[in-house]
Amino acid sequence: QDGSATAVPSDGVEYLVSTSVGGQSLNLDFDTGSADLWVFSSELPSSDLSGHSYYTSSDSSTFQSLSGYTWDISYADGSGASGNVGTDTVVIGGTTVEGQAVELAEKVSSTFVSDAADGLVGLAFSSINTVSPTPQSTFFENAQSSLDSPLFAAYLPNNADGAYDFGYTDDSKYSGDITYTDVDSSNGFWEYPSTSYKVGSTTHSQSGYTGISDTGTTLILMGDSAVTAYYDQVSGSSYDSSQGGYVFDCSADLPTLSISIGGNYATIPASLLNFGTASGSSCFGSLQSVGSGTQNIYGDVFFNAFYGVFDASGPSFGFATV
Ligand SMILES: N#Cc1c(N)n[nH]c1N1CCCC1
Repeated sequence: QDGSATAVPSDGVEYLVSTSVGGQSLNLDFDTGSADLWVFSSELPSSDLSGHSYYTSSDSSTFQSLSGYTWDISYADGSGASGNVGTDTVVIGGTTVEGQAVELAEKVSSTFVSDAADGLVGLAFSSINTVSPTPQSTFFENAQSSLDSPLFAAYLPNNADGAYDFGYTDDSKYSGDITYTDVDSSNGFWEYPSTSYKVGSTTHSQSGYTGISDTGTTLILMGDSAVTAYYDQVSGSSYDSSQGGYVFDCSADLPTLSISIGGNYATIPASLLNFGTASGSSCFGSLQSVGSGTQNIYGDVFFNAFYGVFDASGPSFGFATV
């Protein structure tokens, strides 16, 4: 059934959603850029559990083990986790899935130990789920048949509580129309052509580029030509390796950045392009380099400005001004 779950901003880097797994409440990071639902579990070393809620399968009357099934995920930022697998009842807002594959962590990388999330809910396509020997469906894929519409939406306003809506779009969370574009899910992502951008009012092409809508990434990550074109318009900006990205004086006058989503521009306001203080009077840019490749990653900063609709019929991705 349809429902909405509150997404709470955490440390400015992610939004966490209180989720029930086998009746146990965990604060999970919803990630449209990956497809594994995994949780901190009692199988981890106890030293990894401090500060975290965790799942204990033996405390759940509805847990069923998937004997011999394992998972092992590595993320682009170098973090990772691995463990074994079972199924249990997962409740998010008003939406319940029985028999959801739940990936229990036996190992997590250090970044997860120090991060506030108690695990992740992957909302990309199950073609990139890491469970062996059989990839498992996501919570959304399993929930689809019980929803009025086969879609979910992300509402992630800057520094304020947001929400994930399942089965419907909530027109109190956006203004104007939702603009949709076809999604190419062949790489497992909510991916679409993104072949141009604007720095302020100046248009640049980035032929052959795509973009993905990725709530598990904090910033806007684009190719080096776009990043250079943007910061060339920010006087005094520079790449600071000690901060790990482009910085500028906090008083700098920033241009807007418009990204093309299947040919329609989404304009990120200048205020959102200053991610905040790096050190002293220098501020960190919300636009940073994706590194190599031609796949841009549009993360939470995008969703600070736009309500994002992930529609499995098509599939398609829609955005509307928050
Ligand atoms: N890197 C990375 C990444 C991404 N592109 N989407 N989600 C990610 N993570 C989720 C938890 C850690 C990293």
